[in-house]
Amino acid sequence: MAELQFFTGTMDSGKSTLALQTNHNHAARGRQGRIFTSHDRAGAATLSSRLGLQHDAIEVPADFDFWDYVVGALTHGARIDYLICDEAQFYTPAQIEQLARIVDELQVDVFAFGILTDFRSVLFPGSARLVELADRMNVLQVEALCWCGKRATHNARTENGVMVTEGEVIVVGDVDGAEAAPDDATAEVGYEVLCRQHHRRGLTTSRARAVSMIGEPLPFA
Ligand SMILES: Nc1ncnc2c1ncn2[C@@H]1O[C@H](COP(=O)(O)OP(=O)(O)O)[C@@H](O)[C@H]1O
Ligand SMILES: Cc1cn([C@H]2C[C@H](O)[C@@H](COP(=O)(O)O)O2)c(=O)[nH]c1=O
Repeated sequence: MAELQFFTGTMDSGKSTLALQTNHNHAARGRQGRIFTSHDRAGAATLSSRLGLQHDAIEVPADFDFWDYVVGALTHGARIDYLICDEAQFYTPAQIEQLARIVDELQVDVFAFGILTDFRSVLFPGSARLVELADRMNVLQVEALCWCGKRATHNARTENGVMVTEGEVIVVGDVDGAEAAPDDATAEVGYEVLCRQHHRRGLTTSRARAVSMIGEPLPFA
């Protein structure tokens, strides 16, 4: 039976690497797949991992129809056994429903990879639909860590190292860059993974470092 599987974890937890490994393992056994992504850091129509691997992919804009694509390909004689879907948090709920229909009615396996929540700790609509529809949900085994050493569970957006809580939901970026100098007007938006407590408190690496340098004694209880 084909399945819709959702692999999730924070940014930098190895999802794109696993997407490429999954494709490699299935292709090595002669299965025919298609690779999709949306807004990858490496540019359009590319699935890239921080380990240095990348692969051509089909870019998924908001008006892309997975059902039409797969049915069209099968009708023209192509064979499709599985789909790899990276950055699935950016897909629309309707696109996730198309993926579920492809699994159920065409018996094509779908492996979707993406983060659950945005920089405000709100579920991405595409990820929410995946949680609702997936046959299996898998949390990445490699733990990304908060600066305090706890497991990172949240994605913070930073400007000059300071966590922000307002802005566009989609801003492509990386976990590097959160260390820019506080007065660097040219610094770009960055991301940092944090544990829930430090995300709630907006305590990023550079803020924690600044606070500890002030050297104020901790208040008595
Ligand atoms: N230089 C490195 N050496 C070993 N592992 C690395 C290195 N750089 C990145 N990684 C691994 O790659 C992971 C990020 O992989 P990636 O697939 O790009 O993550 P995601 O798609 O979840 O954002 C990191 O968690 C880390 O385990
Ligand atoms: C939290 C958050 C992230 N993004 C972007 C930043 C990256 O380009 C991707 C996540 O990619 P990764 O392979 O999982 O590191 O998503 C965003 O647009 N909005 C957000 O709130």
